Amino acid sequence: MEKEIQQKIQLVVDWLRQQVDDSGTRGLIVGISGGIDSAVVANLIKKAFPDNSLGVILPVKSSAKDIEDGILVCEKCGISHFTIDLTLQHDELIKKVIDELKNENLYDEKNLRIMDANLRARLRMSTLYAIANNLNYLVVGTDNAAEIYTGYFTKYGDGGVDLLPIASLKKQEVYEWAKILEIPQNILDKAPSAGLWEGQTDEIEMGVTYNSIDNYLAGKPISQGDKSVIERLHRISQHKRQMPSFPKMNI
Ligand SMILES: Nc1ncnc2c1ncn2[C@@H]1O[C@H](COP(=O)(O)OP(=O)(O)OC[C@H]2O[C@@H]([n+]3cccc(C(=O)O)c3)[C@H](O)[C@@H]2O)[C@@H](O)[C@H]1O
Ligand SMILES: Nc1ncnc2c1ncn2[C@@H]1O[C@H](COP(=O)(O)OP(=O)(O)OP(=O)(O)O)[C@@H](O)[C@H]1O
Ligand SMILES: [Mg+2]
Repeated sequence: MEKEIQQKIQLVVDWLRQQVDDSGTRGLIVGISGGIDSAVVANLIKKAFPDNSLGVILPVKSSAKDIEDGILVCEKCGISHFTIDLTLQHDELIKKVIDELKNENLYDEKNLRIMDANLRARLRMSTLYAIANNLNYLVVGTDNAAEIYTGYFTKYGDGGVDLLPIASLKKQEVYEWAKILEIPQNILDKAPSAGLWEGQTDEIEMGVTYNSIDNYLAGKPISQGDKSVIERLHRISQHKRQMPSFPKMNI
């Protein structure tokens, strides 16, 4: 099992090198949250490009623990890293948007939380691309198979990336790779969270466990209730997995 995973890791590392070569870029960048998905990706890009890989910690009102864990992940695998705190920029932009919507009598308070959350993810994406443009790097995403299938990501936020090296891995496989990559145990022990609001966890928000999604993706039996939840999430997020629609015209 361990040997098999090592071989798969090597395949992905080679694939990353090939993608950079083919694109005429010089290296790879990833956002580091202190969670397991970005920890695995940080290790993969560091293996692919020991001198041309970068982890960026981008707090937006993030907990001190998550920031500390992000730094720990980077130090453990030796990847170059720095922190850019986006809290002020996020708060200023959201205030401007809310003020203007209020001025126009358009503001809907009940959508504040999701608007605030997705703006965090999109500010991170913009920041990573600004750095990538400057360094001539590709932006690497961290979405796994369960997140992609259910659409559990922000469109053009954490979903706005150039490469998805762990997109074929079920969440359980992400844990298996993390162990082989010797990612610190406390990162493995944390409940998966987008960290977009206080107390948020992926499984509570999705209404289904990663275990169930993994089983569904593997074609194993799961409860009818879980199946309905997963299929609904997949259906309503179809637009996130494709290019924007456009009218077909002969011009
Ligand atoms: N049918 C359709 N065709 C084309 N576009 C459609 C559409 N329906 C909505 N849209 C567009 O998509 C937007 C909604 O999508 P989006 O903006 O992504 O927003 P939405 O899917 O509502 O929210 C993102 C979800 O991903 C979660 N998330 C985000 C970031 C990271 C993580 C994590 O695991 O770390 C999780 C977050 O907690 C939340 O549950 C709409 O505002 C609209 O612009
Ligand atoms: N504070 C942050 N700084 C930099 N990047 C972030 C931050 N928060 C989220 N991201 C980026 O968004 C991605 C999506 O977050 P997600 O929560 O799905 O992954 P994770 O935190 O790495 O893993 P998990 O939460 O499942 O343990 C992260 O992997 C990371 O690349
Ligand atoms: Mg997370």
